[in-house]
Order: sequence, then C-alpha cells, then structure tokens
Amino acid sequence: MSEPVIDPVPQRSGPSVVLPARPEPLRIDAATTAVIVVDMQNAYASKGGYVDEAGFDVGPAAGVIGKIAQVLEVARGAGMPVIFLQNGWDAGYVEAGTEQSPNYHKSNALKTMRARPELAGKFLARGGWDYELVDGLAPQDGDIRVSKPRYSAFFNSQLDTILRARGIRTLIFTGIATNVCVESTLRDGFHLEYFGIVIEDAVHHLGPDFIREASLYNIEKFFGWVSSLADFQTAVGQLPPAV
Ligand SMILES: C/C(=C/NC(N)=O)C(=O)O
Repeated sequence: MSEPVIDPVPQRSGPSVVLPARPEPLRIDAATTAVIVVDMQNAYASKGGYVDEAGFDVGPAAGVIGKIAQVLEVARGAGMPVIFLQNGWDAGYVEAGTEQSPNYHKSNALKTMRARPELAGKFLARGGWDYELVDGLAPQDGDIRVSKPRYSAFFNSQLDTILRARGIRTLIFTGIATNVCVESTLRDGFHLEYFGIVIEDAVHHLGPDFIREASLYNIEKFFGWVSSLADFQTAVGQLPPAV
C-alpha cells in the first residue's frame, strides 16, 4: 500500500489497523471508531413502510440488511461501538414541525400522510412498526440507539455528546439513505471534526441510481472516505477480539 496512511488519532495507545479506502487508507481502532447504522427502520427497508408507500423502490434495501449484519459481526467481535440511528417523531408529530418548518414541506412521509389521510399517524412515529428497526438488525447488549427528528443525526440528538464522551473520532457509516441521512450525517460530522467512512456496499440510496454515484463522489472528494465491506472485514478482523 503506497499511499500515506491518514491517522485520526496519532497518539492512540492500543492496537490499530489500516483500513483501505478512497482516496486514502486510514488507521482505525476499536477504541476511537464507531459503526453508525443509519435509519435501518421498517420505514426505509420494508414493504408497506413509508418509502414503499411513497413510491420508492425498497427492494434493494433488503440486500443491504445482510451486508450491514456482516459489518456489525466483525465490529462487535473487535469491541467497536455500534450506534443505531432512528429517524422520526413523537406520535403527535410535534417534533416534525408546523408549516413554518421546511421539514413539514419536504418530508415525503408527512406529505404522503397528508395526501392519504388513511395513513395518518402511520409513518415514523415512535412506538409504531414503521419507526422500529428491521427484524434482521436487532440491537445487541451494549449497542446504542439514538433518535433524531431530522436527516442529520448531529442536530436535535444526543449523538455528538455520546461520541465525545467515548473519545470516538472515526465513524463508519452504513444504512439508508446514502444520499439523504447517511450523507447529511457524514457531512455534518465532517464539520464537527469527525472522520467519516462510508461502506459503499452497506448503504442504499433513495432515488435514481446516479444519485448513489453522486453521493459517493461527494463523500470521497469533499467530506470523507469510501471503503468496502470486504476491506472492513479484513482490516477489523485483524484487531484483537473484544474481552
Ligand atoms: C427522504 C428521507 C430519507 N431518510 C433517510 N433515512 O435517509 C426521509 O426520511 O423522508
């Protein structure tokens, strides 16, 4: 590997590995790196969920579930923190905002429920099936769950506090959607001095396929790094097992 290796934590004390990534490899370890599972909720990955009802194709999302499960298996084996994000609001939709909030006008969940009153209260409401994580990615003991009311998990949530309280500097991104909540959170993390790495075969986009390429280009060129499931498994599998 000829490229210089970027090291977010040069003063680290424990074992670390080099994760191949574009445009450069990065040094990561279990103590300062966390896996972020973005919005793997029925809303975004299950038939009958919000994005399915809103007309998006949720078919490919099922394949991402298995890839993310493989990321989590090797991450947990090394003792790397796992954080599940969940997008949504209180059952009364107070947190969703009024007509004076852009979310009221841009959220496809809210717009679909207004257009189809029979769906009122069904989408992204805490306590409901749509808001819950998909069955194939049940959190395990020690995993952390963070709720967020907007696309980026760095606004109106506990994520930044949770990460800073644990000395986390590098974030491994998986989940849905590449071009919305994944990219929004990775970009805001960049501005908060986090190193963001997206696992390109463990994310799924919403919209036409070109938007996936555009989002990965944006991340690689301007906001973070892009790696793969296979490279993550090989690198993290070299870390000592969690005690
Ligand atoms: C469009 C959308 C994306 N969510 C996400 N998790 O990327 C939404 O929540 O309405």
